[in-house]
Amino acid sequence: MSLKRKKISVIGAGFTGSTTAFLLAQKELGDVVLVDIPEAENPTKGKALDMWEAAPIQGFDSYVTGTSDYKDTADSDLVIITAGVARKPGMSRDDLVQINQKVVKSVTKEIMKHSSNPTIIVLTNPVDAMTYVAYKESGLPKNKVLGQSGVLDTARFRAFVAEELNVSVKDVSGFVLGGHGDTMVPLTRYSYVGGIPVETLIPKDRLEQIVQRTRVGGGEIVNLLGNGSAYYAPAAALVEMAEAIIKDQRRILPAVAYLEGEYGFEGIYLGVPTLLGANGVEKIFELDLTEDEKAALKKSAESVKSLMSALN
Ligand SMILES: NC(=O)C1=CN([C@@H]2O[C@H](COP(=O)(O)OP(=O)(O)OC[C@H]3O[C@@H](n4cnc5c(N)ncnc54)[C@H](O)[C@@H]3O)[C@@H](O)[C@H]2O)C=CC1
Ligand SMILES: CC(=O)C(=O)O
Repeated sequence: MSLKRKKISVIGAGFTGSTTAFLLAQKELGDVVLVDIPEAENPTKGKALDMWEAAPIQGFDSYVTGTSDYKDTADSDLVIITAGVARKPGMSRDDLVQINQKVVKSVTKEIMKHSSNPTIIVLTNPVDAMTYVAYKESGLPKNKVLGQSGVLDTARFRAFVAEELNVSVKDVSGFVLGGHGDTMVPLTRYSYVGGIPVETLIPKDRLEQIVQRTRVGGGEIVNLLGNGSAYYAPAAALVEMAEAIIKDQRRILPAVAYLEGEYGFEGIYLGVPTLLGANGVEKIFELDLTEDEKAALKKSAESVKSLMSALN
């Protein structure tokens, strides 16, 4: 019996989009369609062909194609939106809202003309507000539209903790809540190293420095690169979420999800712990928070709300 292969469309063939497409193909999560604007059609086709030519060497059977025609995305199971502008030094994610909302709206409209029930994962920044734009434009149920921030932010925290303690990253777990901005809320109280609370392993002031580095982790890379923003870790984060959904893994991962009362917020997208499976966001977990954590999350939600109020 042969199973139908999944189809994954990646919109935006820039740094994050093309890296994501290659990782998806390497993991054989489905056939991958890489999409960019008509002016970039040849480079998009070229990148896709280059990836496909790696298939015999890497031994993957996922087919990768490049296009600017949304007809080629027809019947996608999963769509990943990376299209838009990335941060330059001195720019905040929030500066991107005006430019990127037009992009996300238009690509979502095109996607929905050709796929009736895809799951959409948004990466484009400011991701909390852009996920809301995709949700509204798509008309899909809230569980089918989500955004990526927490897997990346948590990975950064985990990497810094592993480095600090000189232990394997595999043994470090964590949770970053809130918006994908400098107000994000890394929850050290829910972070463990091999089951041992991280707060008992790293002195408070040092842990606070790690938390702060996590909060500005995106900016650290922007400053080092000089002409763009992070893409290897963001692509890896997208692929972890995609795998959870495509394979119905029922992973518990942070995602930008639509809140209707959870954590006391109504009608906004925010980073929270979720259960990711075949139906997208299958559940939102509400953690017990201290008063300080609640206040930090509220501040983060306020910053997302102020971005949302800038949407047309
Ligand atoms: N949420 C997160 O954790 C992260 C978010 N990002 C965001 O993802 C976005 C993409 O970042 P990069 O890939 O580094 O940027 P990039 O500039 O390398 O790629 C963006 C691509 O989008 C394409 N594009 C623009 N308008 C389009 C349209 N209407 N239709 C199709 N394609 C279109 C561009 O031609 C370009 O190829 C940025 O907004 C960035 O801030 C990036 C990393 C992490
Ligand atoms: C680009 C971005 O949002 C990040 O690296 O966190």
